[in-house]
Amino acid sequence: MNDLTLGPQPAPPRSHRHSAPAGQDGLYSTFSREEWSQLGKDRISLSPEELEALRSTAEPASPTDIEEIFGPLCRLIRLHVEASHSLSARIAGSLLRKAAAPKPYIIGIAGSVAVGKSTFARLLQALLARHSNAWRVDLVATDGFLFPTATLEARGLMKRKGFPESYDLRGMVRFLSEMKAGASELEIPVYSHEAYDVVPGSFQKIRQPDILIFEGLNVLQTARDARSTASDFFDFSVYLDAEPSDIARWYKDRFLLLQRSVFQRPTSYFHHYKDLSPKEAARVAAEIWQSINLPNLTRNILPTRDRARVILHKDAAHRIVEVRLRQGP
Ligand SMILES: Nc1ncnc2c1ncn2[C@@H]1O[C@H](COP(=O)(O)OP(=O)(O)O)[C@@H](O)[C@H]1O
Ligand SMILES: CC(C)(COP(=O)(O)O)[C@@H](O)C(=O)NCCC(=O)O
Repeated sequence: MNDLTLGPQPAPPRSHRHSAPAGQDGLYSTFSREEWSQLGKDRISLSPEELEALRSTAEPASPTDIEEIFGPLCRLIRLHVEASHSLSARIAGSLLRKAAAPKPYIIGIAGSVAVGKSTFARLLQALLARHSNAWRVDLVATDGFLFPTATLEARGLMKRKGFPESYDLRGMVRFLSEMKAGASELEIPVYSHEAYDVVPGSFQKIRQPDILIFEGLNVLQTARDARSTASDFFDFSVYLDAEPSDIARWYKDRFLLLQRSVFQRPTSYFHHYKDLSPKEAARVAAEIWQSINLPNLTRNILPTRDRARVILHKDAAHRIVEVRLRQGP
């Protein structure tokens, strides 16, 4: 198997697949890691120096993931970007008879809290920028669109952080629509995990990148009453998937690490946890996971999985072991 345009193949049943609508699996081609790594001719081979440089951006992703998973994925994305540019240029030239306006190609990255979205998105950003004709690739996380803590508290939403109602969805869609309309510069709010809040007066500036990676729990969600939704503006999307029990463990491990480091600072929202024993910290992490992040995954995030163009499934050690690719233009 060495062609990214393979026709649809029915996927075998899998225990971790959650109630996909009947026939939906027929839209996807399923590749084992081994099969996926053989696709295309663009295996990314990095020198030790290049690996070291990437490590600071995308620690703790493994070099074999870069070569075997990101090689074919970046090639697939490049094919899509080039086709999109060429279509826009042809429509502009031969139909509208004016030059095509620059518009970013937008890639959505979805998945649970702690599944590894930020790590994955940083690595994809670095690899696309490095391997793709010097394209400028920007990365935006949706946490900047969370309502400030004062608003969440006033609305009784502090225990529903990450749920759809905790985000300024209108602001998020407005940003994406203005990006796609070719805005030359946009500013979006910045979120601090340390302060557990949006930072007043701090903004990320986005200046017409060639590719915009838009990463967050909610990027594939649809809202019942909204005229448009984030994914209306996506050209490509990826869902990072793993067993909920594995993600719970990654959440706990990250919490324990933060408890020993960031929570020790008086500026941390969780500073009151600074003296917890590892056992107590693990109990707090499990409580937050069970009461907030797991219900959010089950109710709001997992149901969006089959809207993604590519679904990447990780094993218990963060290794991507299966790739599902949705067919179609
Ligand atoms: N490829 C990977 N290999 C090993 N650990 C990883 C990998 N990707 C993420 N992690 C770890 O898993 C945890 C969650 O990752 P993160 O990117 O912060 O997730 P998210 O943005 O989805 O909340 C972090 O502790 C991170 O270091
Ligand atoms: C800010 C978040 C909603 C976003 O998560 P991320 O995009 O980093 O996966 C999440 O980190 C969060 O704060 N969840 C609420 C419960 C908790 O403290 O984990």
